[in-house]
Amino acid sequence: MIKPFDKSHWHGRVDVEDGMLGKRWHQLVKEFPKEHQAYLEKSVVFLGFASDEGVRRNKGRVGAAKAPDAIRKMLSILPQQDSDVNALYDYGNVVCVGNNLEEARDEQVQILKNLIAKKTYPLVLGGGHEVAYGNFLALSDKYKKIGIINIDAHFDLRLPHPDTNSGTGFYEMSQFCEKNNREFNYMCLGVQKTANTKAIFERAEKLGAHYVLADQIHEDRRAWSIAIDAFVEKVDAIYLSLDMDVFDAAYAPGVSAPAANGLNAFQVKGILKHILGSNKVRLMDVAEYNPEYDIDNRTARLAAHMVSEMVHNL
Ligand SMILES: N=CN[C@@H](CCC(=O)O)C(=O)O
Ligand SMILES: [Mn+2]
Ligand SMILES: [Mn+2]
Repeated sequence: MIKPFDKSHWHGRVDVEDGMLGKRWHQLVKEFPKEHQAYLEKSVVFLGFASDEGVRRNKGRVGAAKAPDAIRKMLSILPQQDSDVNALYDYGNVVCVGNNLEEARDEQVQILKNLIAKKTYPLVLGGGHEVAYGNFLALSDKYKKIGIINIDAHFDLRLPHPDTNSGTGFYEMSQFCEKNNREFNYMCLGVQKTANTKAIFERAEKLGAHYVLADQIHEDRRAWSIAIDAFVEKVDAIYLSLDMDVFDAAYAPGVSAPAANGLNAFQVKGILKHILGSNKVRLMDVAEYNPEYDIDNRTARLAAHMVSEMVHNL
């Protein structure tokens, strides 16, 4: 089900005394013009994916369905910054009704294909990480050689057993690539040894996944920058996914599956900036924020901060 743009999610303080220089995102973000026929180049379009059905199926803590609107609330109050982006639009939410994740995904893919055709940059606000597979499918319609970069404590390479869920998305992408005779170019950054079983590590090896452990990122900045450069060079477009559980649970308590020893905001911003510097990123998402477990909107603020980094480094 599509829940259209709702202006009430974009509100906050207004600093009239500062005129144009006092503007915040809630004064900038506009409803996506669905009837507009021409390209909307260099504009960012937010699409919410209000689902935690994938998390439920993955035996996790539900609540992420409320994340898109909670992130919008924190984005609303961000001050305007200088940017190369022409416009910020909000499409509204795809809502997963009941357990009908597959139907929601179909809607997600159709909308995103259209946004990509209009040359916009979709930025999808999850939802559980079941948001990932639909994002990839939409992008794979236009680009053949996609680099998939997932910043996540988990590989999300689980077998759908029996169904698609929040932990299977990147495995499903590998199967899609195999069926369609495409390379599976997958890189996972921030992986925790304590958050993935041996079975998953083995599968990652078998599928040729590139990965950098959170420990390696803590130890040495160059561990990831060299790996990213080599990875990015061989692809035409990048799908960039940020799972909020890559952050340490102290910074991001509001996630479905918190991780210890996670990254901090500065580390993740450095990684985002580096990837976006390739100019190959075509679609992004933020997944797994779960307002039910947040403390004083700490995780929502962090998610909004990361969205701002994504937008301003495009
Ligand atoms: N999105 C992925 N989530 C993790 C959840 C792990 C957990 O619940 O402990 C995964 O499947 O590996
Ligand atoms: Mn994940
Ligand atoms: Mn994760």
